[in-house]
Amino acid sequence: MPDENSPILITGGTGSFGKTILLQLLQSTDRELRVLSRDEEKQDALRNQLRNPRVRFFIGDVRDRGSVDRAVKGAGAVFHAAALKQVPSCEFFPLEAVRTNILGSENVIRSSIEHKVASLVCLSTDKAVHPINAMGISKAMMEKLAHAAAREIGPSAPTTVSCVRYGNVMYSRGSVIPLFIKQIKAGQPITVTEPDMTRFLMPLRDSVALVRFAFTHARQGDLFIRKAPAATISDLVLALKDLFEVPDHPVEIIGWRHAEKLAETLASAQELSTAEDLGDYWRIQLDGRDLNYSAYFSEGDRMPVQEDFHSHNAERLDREGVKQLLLSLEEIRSELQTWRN
Ligand SMILES: O=c1ccn([C@@H]2O[C@H](COP(=O)(O)OP(=O)(O)O[C@H]3O[C@H](CO)[C@H](O)[C@H](O)[C@H]3O)[C@@H](O)[C@H]2O)c(=O)[nH]1
Repeated sequence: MPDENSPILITGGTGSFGKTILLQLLQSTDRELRVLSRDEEKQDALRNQLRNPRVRFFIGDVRDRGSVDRAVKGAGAVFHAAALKQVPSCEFFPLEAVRTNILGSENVIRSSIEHKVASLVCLSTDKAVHPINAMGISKAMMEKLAHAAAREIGPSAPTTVSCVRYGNVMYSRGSVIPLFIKQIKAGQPITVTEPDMTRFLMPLRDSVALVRFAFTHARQGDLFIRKAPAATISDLVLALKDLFEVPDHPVEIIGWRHAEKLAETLASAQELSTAEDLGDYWRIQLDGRDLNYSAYFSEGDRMPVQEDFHSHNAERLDREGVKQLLLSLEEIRSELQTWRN
């Protein structure tokens, strides 16, 4: 059975999240670190960047159980970050989201349980709450698979299965902040879908901290949510225009994309009614009841009704607040430096 010095596996380890947690873990532990991902070019780039024998690379795909097993075998912890995460692409190819985010996640969950991995943390998104797009639906199903497995193996199993859920990661690959910066730099209009749309804004460092918190504190089937502030797209644009000192840069309203929401929800009212408030985080415990609900209906309490926690009622960052948060990111500071020179 793996012990606490056993390797740590990161699925999707060459992505923005994977790389950041990998670099942190290289500093903070002596454990072997494993990366499972599909793209040999990205792995090669990371291998050359790190040149560290403590990092082992596995080419494979979470869709393929054999390749998952090879990477999981002997590991003591697994961070499951591999996913199709772009809303538009999942919308056009929903079966691909099923294959990677649902069936692939089931492979990672089952393999971790069979190989007695001590802690498995699955990364989810706010789009999994009241989902309306294929990406969110597939992530909601991943959460369901994790919960079902946790319920099945019970609290004393060698493996603890947990999930974390967070909102938009600022400056992540393919997201709107790098796009807006590219448009400013190229002198092209900033393309805004809907100025009043709100999103939770989270620096990558906070999402990594959340995963590490879950790794240390999870009980069987827990879901952890990081409380985060939100902003409108219009304030995000104004903040970027201020920072890049382009007050008159043109903005073009392009309209909503496929299957977008005006606001995102990080925690539903039902979840909040049983949540444990841990300061920066909420812990949503597994609903451990079995399929026989009769005892609950005759003996259980009525759920207190609360509001969802969504990006319209969360702490709202104004233009100045967004600016300060943007400035706290090294990537933004370096973008500004090159822009000014
Ligand atoms: O040209 C554009 C593109 C996007 N937006 C808006 O900017 C916001 C953020 O868009 P992103 O594409 O950056 O992010 P999404 O909210 O669509 O989804 C993102 O956040 C998710 C978490 O909620 C997942 O991480 C997902 O992978 C990632 O794409 C949205 O309101 C969107 O409508 C624009 O105004 N103009």
